[in-house]
Amino acid sequence: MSTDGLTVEVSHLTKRYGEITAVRDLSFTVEPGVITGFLGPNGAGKTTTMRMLTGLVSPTSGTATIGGKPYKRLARPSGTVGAMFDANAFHPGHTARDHLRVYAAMGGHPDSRVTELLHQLGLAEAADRRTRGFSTGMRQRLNLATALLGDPRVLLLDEPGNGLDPEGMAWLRGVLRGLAADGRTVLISSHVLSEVQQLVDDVVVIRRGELVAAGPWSRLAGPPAVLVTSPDAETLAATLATSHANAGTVLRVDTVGPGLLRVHGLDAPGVADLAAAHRLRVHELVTENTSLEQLFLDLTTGTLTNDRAATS
Ligand SMILES: Nc1ncnc2c1ncn2[C@@H]1O[C@H](COP(=O)(O)OP(=O)(O)OP(=O)(O)O)[C@@H](O)[C@H]1O
Repeated sequence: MSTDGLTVEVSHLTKRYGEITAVRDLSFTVEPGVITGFLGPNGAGKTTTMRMLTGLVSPTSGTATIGGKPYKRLARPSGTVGAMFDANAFHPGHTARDHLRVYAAMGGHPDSRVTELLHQLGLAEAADRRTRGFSTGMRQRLNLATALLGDPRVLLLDEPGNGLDPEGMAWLRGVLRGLAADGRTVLISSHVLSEVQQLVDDVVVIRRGELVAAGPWSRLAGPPAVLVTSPDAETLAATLATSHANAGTVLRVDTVGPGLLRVHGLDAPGVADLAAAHRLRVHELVTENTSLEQLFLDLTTGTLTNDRAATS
């Protein structure tokens, strides 16, 4: 891993458009060497924040810095930060190669980089086709290639997974993993949690321009719980407790209602196997959302109350 990782820092950032406060007193950091998901429902303020990080929008107050400096004060902005905003911002008559050449010239990057990226991002065969016929997946690849022209240490990608099929997502995961493993700082926004959950190490969640949660995915997501419906619930609870006490593992069983248990610390197959071994009846097993999934569901359905919100 390279040692020249750059931290992205947003500190007390606010952006107002007249009556609308798009971003409100927002603070978080994005570390190098990992992929950070920037999550929030539509209109939460993700794009506005990323635009402030790239100097495209001026903050009303607060700061947005890259390696300690605002974008406009970086010595080589396009060689330090690669950003991608709109997957459709191509001249329809340009080929992929034309498009990259224009941006390479603007950023002062060599033409050889264009050929290199066309290969690296799987666009070599489509290089001389006009972008008007490009699929969403090809557009996302071309956008990422554009962001990578200056071989930047920091990548700010707005909805890079938007419109990708599972194969495209797997490809994106591989590319971003490689970039992060090389010590780069990778921030990707999304309004769909499930889209990025296999992709990100850390998350920053915002709603209505404000921070809701931030930290490593593993800590925020928490282990899933299993909801068990059983006419033998009482015996099953006691059996689960005894067997795990004997095995020395941590397990918690809560009685939710008559015939209904919530088990923490054992997955659904584990509960089913144990019940079968003791000839106890199980009518239903449901793996519950992780706390992050539940939090995001509450955010998008607007049922979040302040005391449910957790920030680190
Ligand atoms: N130039 C602008 N003028 C006025 N209001 C704006 C402007 N840009 C953004 N907004 C408003 O600021 C809020 C945040 O928008 P933003 O695009 O940053 O959200 P987002 O999280 O990126 O949403 P999405 O997932 O839909 O892209 C929205 O209410 C939006 O309408």
